Amino acid sequence: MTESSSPRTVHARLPQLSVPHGSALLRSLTGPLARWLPRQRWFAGKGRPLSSLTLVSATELLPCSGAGSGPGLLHLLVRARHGGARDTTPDDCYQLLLGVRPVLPPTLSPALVGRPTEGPLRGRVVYEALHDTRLAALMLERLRAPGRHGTLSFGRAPGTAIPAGPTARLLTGEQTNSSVVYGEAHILKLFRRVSPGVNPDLELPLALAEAGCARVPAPAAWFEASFPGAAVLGQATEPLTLGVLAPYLAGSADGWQLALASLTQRTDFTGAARALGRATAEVHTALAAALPTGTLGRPELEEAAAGMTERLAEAAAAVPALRPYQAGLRRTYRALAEYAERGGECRVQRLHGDLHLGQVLRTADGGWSLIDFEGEPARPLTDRRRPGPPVRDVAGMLRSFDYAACQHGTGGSWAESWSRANRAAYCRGYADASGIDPMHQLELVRAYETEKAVYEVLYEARHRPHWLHVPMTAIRRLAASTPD
Ligand SMILES: Nc1ncnc2c1ncn2[C@@H]1O[C@H](COP(=O)(O)OP(=O)(O)O)[C@@H](O)[C@H]1O
Ligand SMILES: O=P(O)(O)O[C@H]1O[C@H](CO)[C@@H](O[C@H]2O[C@H](CO)[C@@H](O)[C@H](O)[C@H]2O)[C@H](O)[C@H]1O
Repeated sequence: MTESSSPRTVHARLPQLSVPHGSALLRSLTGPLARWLPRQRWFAGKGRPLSSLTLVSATELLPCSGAGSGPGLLHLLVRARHGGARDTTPDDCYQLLLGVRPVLPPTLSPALVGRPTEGPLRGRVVYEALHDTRLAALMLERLRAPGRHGTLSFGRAPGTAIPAGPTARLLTGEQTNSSVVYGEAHILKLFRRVSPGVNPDLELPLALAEAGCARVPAPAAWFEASFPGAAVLGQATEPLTLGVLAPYLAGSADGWQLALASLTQRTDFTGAARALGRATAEVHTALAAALPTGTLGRPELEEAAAGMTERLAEAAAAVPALRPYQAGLRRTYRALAEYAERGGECRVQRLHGDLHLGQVLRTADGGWSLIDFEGEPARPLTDRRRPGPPVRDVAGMLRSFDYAACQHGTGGSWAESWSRANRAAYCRGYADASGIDPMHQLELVRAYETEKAVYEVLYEARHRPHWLHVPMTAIRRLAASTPD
């Protein structure tokens, strides 16, 4: 089993458009979208020139060419291709939900996408629909009433109540996707970069709900696109998950904010960290019981170590600051291969895949819930859906304690001992609930923590260069931690 990410082959066959005159529509939108898309936080192709946009599907959820002043609602899947002929990176497919009006009210001006100058939308204003409470409310109505609209189909979990007519509030924090809260009762997450296949952020919470695991909000409704008989991004027929509606945990606080508050106020966090370790282990146990598991033996672990080394080289090619530490980091990967040579094995199962303090919510009753099971957004969906070692999630959370201590800026020995104490408490909690102490799997923990820190270096260099020093601090520690 390998965790590496190989580029997908891209086929040009496009599915049938559900709006007539799709190419005219694209002519209307290409200019505005080509300017607007690269500026979005969730746009994955930053720094690479956009060479073409193609329409994968277009569905009018409300008529866009009516004479009235009410908004139209247009759902689009758009394929973005980058660079010139020699760019072998796979295309990306983005989900856009666009409002269309003759005139944009001033309150919606931050949502402006553009003003098409040709094609069927000429003279109209196109904007991000989820900013418009009327259109956000319409999406909830669609989710309440399962059924098909063009290529889109809306599904609902049996026996769940979704109240009608709540007020909609778009979340404005830094996100990989876009989320709307409805009346503090439900939250809709609209995935931005989508791929054929069920998104683990629907698949895993549904499996956990079915298994009776209450640590994860159970999906109440979802929607997807399907193109029977057609290929999208080179993969045929599998539906693409587009959005999930789940109960909103009102009054909860995320682990990152709580950790920073503990650092500021110099209060103990180890009780919370230990409970979080237990919650993680409970979710792992439920996932292992509900979905396929396996074991990595010597060849697979050696392959995993080789994949990590390869990704390190790729990251070092992109971020020069990593280069002086490459040799030291490679030693932690070699130690993993040596562990395999000595007969060491590793269980694999479905995982969270991108676990950190921002992905856990302390609810009003004091318990921890885990959210956002999408996995690392940069990995292809097929990789993210593959079973992996549970220690990967543990390593992600260990990195997060380190991140909070380092980013908080209190610096010095207090923050360092805060991180050490909470990392140990988290592992103790994990061992309490699973019987497996991550601290007794040092080769695995070090290798996966290094792998995560390398990922973070790349992530910060791309998205938040002023945070690059945070994972670099860990890189220096990890590079020095494994003797020759
Ligand atoms: N079920 C929920 N209850 C309360 N808040 C939530 C819930 N799901 C998500 N959130 C809030 O929305 C934010 C973004 O959600 P997340 O699933 O992490 O989206 P993304 O994949 O875009 O990062 C979270 O950090 C959290 O604050
Ligand atoms: O939450 P996302 O799925 O968008 O995950 C991505 O962004 C995260 C930052 O928002 C990033 O997490 C890194 O920063 C966190 C603090 O902001 C820290 O708690 C994490 O430990 C650190 O990895 C995550 O890596 C990225 O995939």
